[in-house]
Amino acid sequence: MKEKLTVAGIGELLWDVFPNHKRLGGAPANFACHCNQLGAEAYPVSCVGADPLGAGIRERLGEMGVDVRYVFESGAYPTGTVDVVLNAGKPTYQIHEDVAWDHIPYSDALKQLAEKLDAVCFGSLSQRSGESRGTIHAFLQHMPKDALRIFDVNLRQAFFSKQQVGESLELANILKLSDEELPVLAGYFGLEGDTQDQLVQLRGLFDLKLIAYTRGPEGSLVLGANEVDDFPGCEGMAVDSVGAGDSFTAALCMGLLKGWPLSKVNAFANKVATFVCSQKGATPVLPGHLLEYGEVNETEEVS
Ligand SMILES: OC[C@H]1O[C@](O)(CO)[C@@H](O)[C@@H]1O
Repeated sequence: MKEKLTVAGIGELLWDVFPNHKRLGGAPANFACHCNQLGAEAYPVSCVGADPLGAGIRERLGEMGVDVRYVFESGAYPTGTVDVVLNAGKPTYQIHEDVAWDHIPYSDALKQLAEKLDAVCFGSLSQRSGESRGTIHAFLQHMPKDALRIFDVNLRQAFFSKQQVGESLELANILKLSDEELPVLAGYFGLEGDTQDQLVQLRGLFDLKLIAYTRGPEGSLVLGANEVDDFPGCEGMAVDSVGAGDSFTAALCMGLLKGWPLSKVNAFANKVATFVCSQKGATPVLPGHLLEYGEVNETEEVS
């Protein structure tokens, strides 16, 4: 294994604006922040405005030790913001349009980054605009064949369509989706039967290596090539579930890249996401026991 795993999250990077405060957000950026904490060289790839909110995002990422060299700046569009309201810890989002992350520019620098990646995470929201969609597709096409291309569906408001989800699934080799998202995909692609039947059909249709299906506090089902692992969930208080799914995807990605068995990857991803739910904001500092998870006896456990 390389000394440091290299990963990127490409797409929206924004401020989640709560009634009394704002926090860093955007699913792919949250993913990158968590992978960074979990030991990867992790890059958010996005665009902010040439405004104080954009400067604030770079500053916040810097404080978290995240490299901002692929956070581009737009002179023409403002930094993205999302109004978030929490109801019993569950968010609803009002996502503002035509902002800087709708205009992520493609460049040689991005091509070179893509070529050296071990994994990427992308979603559907930032593909609402043609410019960022084009950049994301080009980026994915330049990644090494065996790298992980994780599509975290992340359906938000009405910013998705069958065509876009289908194209993304064609470009991905790993899918992460939630129990709220599966029915939408089942409708799009005519999936039938129980949950596992539907996931198996989806995997076959798009030739996916692995699907992670999350059920909030009820844990998750991970369907690998020859193996299924069902984790029942962890006990924990849900203070704010914003970004929990993004942290799940980051932990999943890191576990897979380290070659852990599926059951260990699934348990780890649940523990990280449960911790994130117990804290405010999408990118809290992870405690030591999660950062060191899997270091002990790792050689014994990896088959
Ligand atoms: O990415 C869209 C929205 O989803 C989140 O990433 C949480 O998953 C928020 O931080 C953001 O506002």
